[in-house]
Amino acid sequence: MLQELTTYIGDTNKTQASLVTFVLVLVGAKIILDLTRKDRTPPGPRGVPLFGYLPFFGTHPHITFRKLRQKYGDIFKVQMGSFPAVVISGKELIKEALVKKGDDFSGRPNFYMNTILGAETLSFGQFSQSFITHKKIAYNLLYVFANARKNPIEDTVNEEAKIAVSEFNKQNGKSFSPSDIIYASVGSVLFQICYGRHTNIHEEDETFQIFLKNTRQFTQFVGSGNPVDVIPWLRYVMPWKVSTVTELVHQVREIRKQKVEESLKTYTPSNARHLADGLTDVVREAEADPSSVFTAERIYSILDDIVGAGFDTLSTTLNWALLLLTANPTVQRKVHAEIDDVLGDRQPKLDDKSKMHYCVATIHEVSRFAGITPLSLPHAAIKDTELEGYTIQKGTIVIPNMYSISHDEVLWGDPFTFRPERFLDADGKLDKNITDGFNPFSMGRRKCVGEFFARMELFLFFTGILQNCILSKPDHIKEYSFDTVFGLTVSPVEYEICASLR
Ligand code: HEM
Repeated sequence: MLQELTTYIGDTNKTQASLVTFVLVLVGAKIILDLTRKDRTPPGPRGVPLFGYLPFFGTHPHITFRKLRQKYGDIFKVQMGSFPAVVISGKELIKEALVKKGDDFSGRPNFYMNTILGAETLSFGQFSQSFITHKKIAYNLLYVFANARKNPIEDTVNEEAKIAVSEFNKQNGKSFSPSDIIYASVGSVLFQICYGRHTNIHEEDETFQIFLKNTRQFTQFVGSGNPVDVIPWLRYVMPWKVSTVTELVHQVREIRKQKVEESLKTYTPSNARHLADGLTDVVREAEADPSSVFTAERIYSILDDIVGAGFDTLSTTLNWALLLLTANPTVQRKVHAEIDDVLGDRQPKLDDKSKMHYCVATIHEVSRFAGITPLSLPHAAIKDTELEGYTIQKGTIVIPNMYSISHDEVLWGDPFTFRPERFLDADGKLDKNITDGFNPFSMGRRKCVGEFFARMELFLFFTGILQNCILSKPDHIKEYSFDTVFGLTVSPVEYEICASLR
């Protein structure tokens, strides 16, 4: 018995000693691994437990990031709630990430919103082979429309610019805020491009009014930020943040479904009257192809993406244009002079763009100065990869700091001055080297699918409105403030102008 006990104790001691040795070897190995590990995490500020650096983002994160860049450099790490994120600044590094290493950084973060929108939307869907085809469908369709012989974009925007001018004129020279008028006109163009022309959409189409209201609510709600996106457990604390957005998404989709159903009643194949018809052609092709991975819902959801991504961006840019031209009468005079010279009294056409260098330079400068998408849309690393010698792990959010390009002092000299001439050469022609210097539509795999469409629309609206109006600062305003509201896009704080007919 004693013998057995001694053997047992001896065995136990041996077992314990082996265990201790095993643990020590593990700890030692871990220390050596850590010391020799090639992983390097970008530097960055510390945050607080659970929320990370989110509470310090402030009301204007791009301004906070500008300061952090001075301390930490072109790439730094910030914890966004449950997600690690890196902010990348400077033209070269952003290009490196989004273009040269585009395949690594073309994902979208797994935000909670994606579980509501569904994983297959164009703007928030994950990067994959089928995403590339999805984007091509949207691009090709927009391209066909934009280049149609009888261009529906040209006619529709010219008509809406006239309506906006007549709304301005109804103010009888008194000061007013133009933002609602611009919003309705831009919405009307998108709605008609998607679902067909309407002679008096503003007054007679009830669905259009509901569409305007729903889209505005959606933009305001999403624009005010949804913490559930980055801290998913907050959905148990703030369930309304999920239910409200789910309801708004549902409403926006219902209108699209209703309009698509209406258009199907009079649809004839290969005779697209609008984008919904064009997409029906694609749906029919996909249905006839057993290897296609595209459902009708995924194809038609392109309409939601076009409205979702095109509405707020275009109306905010035009809003900035009106403010900046009112605040800068010399620029406005030069714009008027070029319009009189090239257009006279006739309506603008897209072909005029190549002759109207000053107007186009002014639109570039509005986009640069306003920087409405200063942080683009967030990207995500789709695999473990490297940038600037730092390890970026799969799933890390990647924030392209576009503001660091639009307001780069080395690139522009005086980035906080509104000066369209910076885009012109000595002969007053657009300087392509400079226009290429900044692209507010981003770059690489996820760049804006509506860039050319947006550029057309901005040109036609801008020249159409300015051709017929003189904008001036109301007497009660001493000087305009260029303060901004950071939301889905960065917009100017509410402002007023006076407008008189030319
Ligand atoms: C002034 C107007 C506009 C600006 C400044 C703008 C800017 C942008 C930016 C910065 C992105 C994110 C790119 C990235 O993730 O790297 C984007 C994406 C997108 N834009 Fe635009 N956009 C504008 C107008 C439009 C219009 C009119 C449409 C549709 C006709 C549109 C459709 C889209 C879509 C579908 C995406 C998502 C692309 C993707 O995830 O791959 N945008 N846009």
